[in-house]
Amino acid sequence: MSKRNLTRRQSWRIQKIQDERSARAERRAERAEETLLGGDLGSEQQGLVIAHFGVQVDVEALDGAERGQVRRCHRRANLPALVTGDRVVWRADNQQSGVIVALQPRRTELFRPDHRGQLKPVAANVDRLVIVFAALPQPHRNLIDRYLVAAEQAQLEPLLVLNKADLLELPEHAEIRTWLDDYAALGYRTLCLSATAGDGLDTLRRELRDHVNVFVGQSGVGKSSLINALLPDADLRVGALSEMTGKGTHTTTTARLFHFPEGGDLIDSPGIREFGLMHISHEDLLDGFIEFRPFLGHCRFRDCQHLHEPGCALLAAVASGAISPGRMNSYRHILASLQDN
Ligand SMILES: Nc1nc2c(ncn2[C@@H]2O[C@H](COP(=O)(O)OP(=O)(O)OP(=O)(O)O)[C@@H](O)[C@H]2O)c(=O)[nH]1
Ligand SMILES: [Zn+2]
Repeated sequence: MSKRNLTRRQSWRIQKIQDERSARAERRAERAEETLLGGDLGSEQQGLVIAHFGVQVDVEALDGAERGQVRRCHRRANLPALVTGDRVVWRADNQQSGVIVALQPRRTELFRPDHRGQLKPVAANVDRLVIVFAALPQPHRNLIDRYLVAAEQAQLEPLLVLNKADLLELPEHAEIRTWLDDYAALGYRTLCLSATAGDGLDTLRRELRDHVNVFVGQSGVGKSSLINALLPDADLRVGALSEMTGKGTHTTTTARLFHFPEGGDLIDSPGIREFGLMHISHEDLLDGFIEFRPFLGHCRFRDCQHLHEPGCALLAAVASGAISPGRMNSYRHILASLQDN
């Protein structure tokens, strides 16, 4: 036999020696890193990633004497890539920066395709998707429903915000308010307000408290107007965004975390605002229409597309009024768009 057969015990010993070697190498690398960073590091502290710039991230101290202050940090090489919203353990150095030594488990992750179409996390621990729409620009139910599907998929609680309430007084826009009622009837949180007139902003502030929020919606619905009204230090926000623009390639994906004065956080970037518009599977699409769920699996044909098949449980539910024709149309519209690409 040319190949040496190792006994289990021998392989175990070899593995153990290798493990010890790599652990020693890791400790050496850490010590070298600490020396490089200017000697002793402070004790371990909890932190929140509020922005990232390639290999560096801005970490806000969540405890200790520096609570609320921000340091630019490097991460240990053995850690995965970090995203805005990540909870981390970090140690300060004596040069106004620090090292991230651990990543806490993420409660949720928001993904976006990178330039090669690979899904990459862009934000962590978001739990609220604020879907903004308005009478103008003309809203599309299938777009709102698409965001709802994305929210279900990412396990974010959606909040439907109908902005520009002032325009609803015009008879041609009156019908839009009934959409909110439809969504409320499905069990979704809804809110009608006006960013410019200020109506309903206090309710919105209360809704955002205790959550990490992301705003999405068609261009022109008033996302920036709302965010500026909620973050009174608008200069700081505009400044932060233009700073990113200066950084070139990461402009569209670098997300920032902001604290609302009344509590709650916002994660925002041009890329984050597009969350929910990426490809979804047929299964996720169906599952994202929450009122469809009781009927799924009850069609005559296992591969039913719920379009015009005989014995379709969803079509029967539309006929009986359990599913609204508007939502069924949305489903069809989104399904067709999935099959087109
Ligand atoms: N009538 C009315 N107009 C509003 C209201 N809120 C915002 N607008 C106007 O709507 C327009 C678009 O608002 P933005 O805040 O830029 O919209 P946006 O969603 O951030 O758009 P993008 O930045 O393109 O994504 C602006 O002219 C606002 O002044 C509102 O409550 N009522
Ligand atoms: Zn069916």
